[in-house]
Amino acid sequence: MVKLAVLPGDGIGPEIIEQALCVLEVIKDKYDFTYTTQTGLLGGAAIDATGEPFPEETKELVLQSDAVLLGAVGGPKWDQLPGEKRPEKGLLGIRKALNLYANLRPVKCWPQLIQQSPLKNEKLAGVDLIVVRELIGGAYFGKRGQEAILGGIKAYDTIEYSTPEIARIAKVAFSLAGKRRKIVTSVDKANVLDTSRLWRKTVEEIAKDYPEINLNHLYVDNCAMQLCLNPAQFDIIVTENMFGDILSDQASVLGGSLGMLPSASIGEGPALYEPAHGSAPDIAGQDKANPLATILSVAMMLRISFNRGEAALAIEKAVSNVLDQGLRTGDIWSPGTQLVGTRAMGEAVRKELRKITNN
Ligand SMILES: NC(=O)C1=CN([C@@H]2O[C@H](COP(=O)(O)OP(=O)(O)OC[C@H]3O[C@@H](n4cnc5c(N)ncnc54)[C@H](O)[C@@H]3O)[C@@H](O)[C@H]2O)C=CC1
Ligand SMILES: CC(C)CC(=O)C(=O)O
Ligand SMILES: [Mg+2]
Repeated sequence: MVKLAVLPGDGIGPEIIEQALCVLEVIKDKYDFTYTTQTGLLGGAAIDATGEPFPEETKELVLQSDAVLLGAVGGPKWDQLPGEKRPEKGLLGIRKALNLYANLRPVKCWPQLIQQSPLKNEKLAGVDLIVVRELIGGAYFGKRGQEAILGGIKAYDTIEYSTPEIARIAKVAFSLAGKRRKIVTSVDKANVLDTSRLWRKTVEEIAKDYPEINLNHLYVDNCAMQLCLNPAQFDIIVTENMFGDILSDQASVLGGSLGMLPSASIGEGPALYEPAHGSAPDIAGQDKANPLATILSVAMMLRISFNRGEAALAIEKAVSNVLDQGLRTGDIWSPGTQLVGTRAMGEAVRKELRKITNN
């Protein structure tokens, strides 16, 4: 019996998680996926209940689980709290506690959504890439602080990376590329940053063990531009934490919307699955959020953590069928398609899934 830890979090988190869990219910019998869920607190919801963004109880829950399904954390209600107490600290805390060093964000072009893309370009059709983002190092985890100086305040964040940290994420990227188009683009800012120079040197060292992979390097600013200009060139993009955070939101647009981008965060223990987006406070509680990124994250969970590739494919097919029918949440809506809410979108996916799985 698989133990799933479920952390709905804040904002749209509970709404999208509800839909994702209902999808899981539909596939469990057909694919012999028996599981229990236990819900925990993270982020703002945890701060409100316990004073801590990542309470000890949640830590125990996730450490004892087989996988974690997470909604999103954060929101304006907690924006005035000091850095150490903010909801995002809970997210960083869980990533560190589970040693989730590899964040996989697969962006593929949904042909049904090309029409509404801001990039109306036939090149979008070839987009199928994965951002492999280092998740527990760099600026988000480095030494930071504020000091009074003459005339004001000085704040600083530091970026550190070690060769073992770079090597392990590079290995993830190369081995994934080996199963795909065999291209790795390593993204850094090695013309300026020491950490990036070490990144590039280490990635090149690791590349020697993967002679079949075609490695190239891009500076992050150029990569951002190339993602708009010629996105189909990319297969695997491997990069550090903050660059990967930014580039993956940007790349999500190639797939139709941030609301379509799932993610898996992997270490040696239980993996964590969450949409790439945040808690979207602007649409929270209004039945407007796109639940598909979270539903697709469940598909990633079934494939990666539980070897249920067929179940994952069935979910992906159900999502595709629903898009074929023209159903759209606001973020992917375009004239001629039908606007639906979070719940209706989830229900439509389940209906398709029942057809696909004959139950
Ligand atoms: N993994 C996480 O829990 C993350 C949390 N955050 C937190 O979320 C809060 C809001 O941050 P933002 O910068 O606004 O990023 P966001 O990703 O929450 O929202 C950015 C924009 O995308 C839209 N959007 C996001 N997800 C959507 C969905 N599923 N369906 C339809 N539209 C969607 C939002 O309405 C908003 O206009 C902040 O507190 C931030 O710290 C941000 C990113 C990741
Ligand atoms: C707290 C942030 C690092 C979350 C985020 O934006 C992300 O992981 O994409
Ligand atoms: Mg982000």
